[in-house]
Order: sequence, then structure tokens, then C-alpha cells
Amino acid sequence: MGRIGVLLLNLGGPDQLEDVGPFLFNLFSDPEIIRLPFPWLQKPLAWFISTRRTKLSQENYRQIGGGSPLRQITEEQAEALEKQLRTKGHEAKVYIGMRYWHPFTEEAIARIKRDNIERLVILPLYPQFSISTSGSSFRLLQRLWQEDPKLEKIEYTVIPSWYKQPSYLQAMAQLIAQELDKFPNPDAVHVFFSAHGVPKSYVEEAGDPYQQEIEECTALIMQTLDRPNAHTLAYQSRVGPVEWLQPYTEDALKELGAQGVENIAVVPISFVSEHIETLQEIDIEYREVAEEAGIHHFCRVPALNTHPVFIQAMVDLVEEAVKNPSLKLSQVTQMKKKVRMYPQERWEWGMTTTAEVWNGRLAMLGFLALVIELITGRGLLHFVGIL
Ligand SMILES: C=CC1=C(C)c2cc3[nH]c(cc4nc(cc5[nH]c(cc1n2)c(C)c5CCC(=O)O)C(CCC(=O)O)=C4C)c(C)c3C=C
Ligand SMILES: [Fe+2]
Ligand SMILES: [Fe+2]
Repeated sequence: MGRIGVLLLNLGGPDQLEDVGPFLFNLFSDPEIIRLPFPWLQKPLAWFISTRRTKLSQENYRQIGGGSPLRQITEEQAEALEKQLRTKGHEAKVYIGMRYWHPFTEEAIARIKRDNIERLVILPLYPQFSISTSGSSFRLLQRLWQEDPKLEKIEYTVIPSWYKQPSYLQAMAQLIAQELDKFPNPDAVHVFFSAHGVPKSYVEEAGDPYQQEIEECTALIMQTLDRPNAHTLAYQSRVGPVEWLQPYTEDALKELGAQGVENIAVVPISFVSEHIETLQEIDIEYREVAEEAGIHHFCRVPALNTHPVFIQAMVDLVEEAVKNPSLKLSQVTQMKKKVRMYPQERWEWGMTTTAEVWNGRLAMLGFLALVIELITGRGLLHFVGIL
């Protein structure tokens, strides 16, 4: 197969509390995270929101030991994947490209160039595609490719999403089964899938296939699990005042409690590593909500991390990608059908995408927030819950 490079894409997380502010600034500077009609407003609003959110976010990171474990886990995954690929006879090198924190995607690309990698597989560590995650990383890569003609020499292929991969489904089912079997009556435990949310407008107006892929993935995992358990899918981690995908995890937990459900196993489904939203949000915040709702036995299925069957899934994905005709970054959005990844570019030649309702709302909110803060000394975003 020759020498291959694998670029693992991930979000990144602050290594220590001092990193939280600049990490949040990078995150909110991304037009795929906050979609604004005016590019010039992006940085001031990112600065404003990140400054105001830092304290709350730091408190959450403090509760999980003062930083995100994402870098370390991703490094372990990369090491395990490289080892496994080499065991199978491939001369492979695995790189990590984070979107908002170290090691940044730009650094990974610089190393890939230095190492004279000629064949590259681009593998996002998100099983399902969203404009806000894999889409954002692909967009960045596309820009890097446009800016540097030398990158044209690299024969690359992109894996847009891989939630149907059989070994991945097996690994998820194994982890769930292990957790269920800790209960005295495993079949009576409610399997609660908690996916990371996105604003509803991403799906309904920008055509993000995320919700559909999450729903399909949940059904496939339940099919692979092959047990009679009841299950629910809900969405967590809402940020800001707009409507996100529903039902919200918090509401779904309360409803199950009201129905008399006492045993649940929560499955984080949009992400393959432990991170703040599993360790803090699910393990601490949602556990409390569940207990108050009368769900007395609450357990959480661990994230895949370096589960050997998951590493095998990645090996299979890489081998298939190398064998198949290459998929280019520009083809991904076409494949995902009507995904409107780049609304800002459209706005440059006239505000035609009127459907981006919440962008307008957010832009107005940004302005309003600045004015209100100047007058009252308290931010509007504080009142609407973004901070
Ligand atoms: C598939 C997973 C994720 C989706 C979809 C996603 C969308 C999304 N996220 C925000 C806002 C924030 N995300 C933050 C951290 C964060 N988000 C994900 C995953 C997805 N985000 C991860 C893995 C992490 C990093 C976790 C870590 O361990 O550090 C944060 C910062 C944390 C906090 O302050 O709560 C924010 C803010 C939006 C707005 C969005 C969709 C538009
Ligand atoms: Fe997020
Ligand atoms: Fe989040």
C-alpha cells in the first residue's frame, strides 16, 4: 500500500484553566459555530462571548481536574491506530489536527508536508457529520489547500462520516452491554442516547445531515446490541438563546422520571472520547437532574477512547479509504446533498440566504448585548443564558 499518512481531526480542548479563554475565542470565531451575516462582526462577538463565558466554563473544567482530557486521549488513539496499521504491514504515520486548540490542524499539515507524505487519509473523529464539527475542519483544510500549491502533490481522500462502520457499532454495543449487565435486571434498564445538540436551523435551514445521521446511528447501535431494552434519544449541551434540536436531554430525563423509569444507562453518541460534556455535563449535571426526577440508578456508558474494537474500526476505515477512489474536500458538501456550509460566501454577493434567520437574530443580539452592557453593566447574554 506504500507509505500513508492519516490525519485525525478533532475539536481540541483547553489543557489547563488559563487556556479556556483563548480556546473559547477560537471556537466562537468560527463562522460554522456562530453563523453571522457580517464577517466583520465575527471577531468582536467571539471576543465578547468568550470573555463572558470563560468563568463559567473554567468552573466546569475545574470540576474535571482543571482541563480537557481530549488531547491525551486523542494522542493515545493515534498511537494505537498507528501501531495497529503497522502490525498489518502498512508503513503509516498518524497525525492529529485539532480545530480550536493544540495541536492545531495547521501544525499537523506542516508536519505532513515536512514528512513528504504522498498519500493521506483524512479521518474526522466524529462518527456523524455536522457542519459545526467535521464540516468546519474540512472547510479549514480546503482553505489550507487553496493557499499552498505544494499540498496539491498529496493524494488525499476524505472520510466524511462513518457511523455505519460495523466495528464501530460493535464496539458501542459491547460497551453498552457491559454497563447493562451491571444491573440486577439488565433488560429493564432504559438506554438513553445523549447526542451533542446543534441549533435547529442548522438542520432545517442549512441542510445539516447531523440529526438524520444521529437517528440512524442510534437505530443501528440498538440493532447491533440486539436486546429488548427501551431507548430514548435526546440532545445535550445547548448554548445560547436559539432553539436547538429537541428533545433536550434535561427534559427527556425529567419525563422518564415522571413515567416511573428508575434505571438508565446514558450513552454519549456524538463523540468518541471522554471530554467535558461526558465527565462534567452528563456525570455531574444530568446525574443530578435524573436523581431529582426519581431515576435512582443512573450509569453512564464510557466513551470509546482506545477500545480495541474501535481502533480496529479506524484501521478498517483507513484501509477502505486507501483502496477506494479518492473523495475530495470539495466533493463532501455535494455528497451531503443540500448542505449549505458556506453561507457567508453567498452573503458576499448579496444577502440572498434569507433563511439564515438566526444569524440575523444573533447579530442583532450581539449589538444589543454590547449596548445593554454599556448602559447597565450587565450583559444581555447573561439574562438569556449564554453565559
Ligand atoms: C459532535 C460533537 C459536537 C458538536 C455537534 C458540537 C457543536 C457545537 N458546540 C458548541 C459550543 C461549544 N462546544 C464546546 C466544547 C466542545 N464541543 C464538542 C463537541 C461538539 N460540539 C467537544 C468535544 C468540545 C470540547 C470538550 C472538551 O473536553 O474540552 C464549548 C466549550 C465548553 C463549554 O464552555 O461548554 C462550547 C461553548 C456550539 C455552539 C455548537 C454548534 C453550533
Ligand atoms: Fe461543542
Ligand atoms: Fe458543547
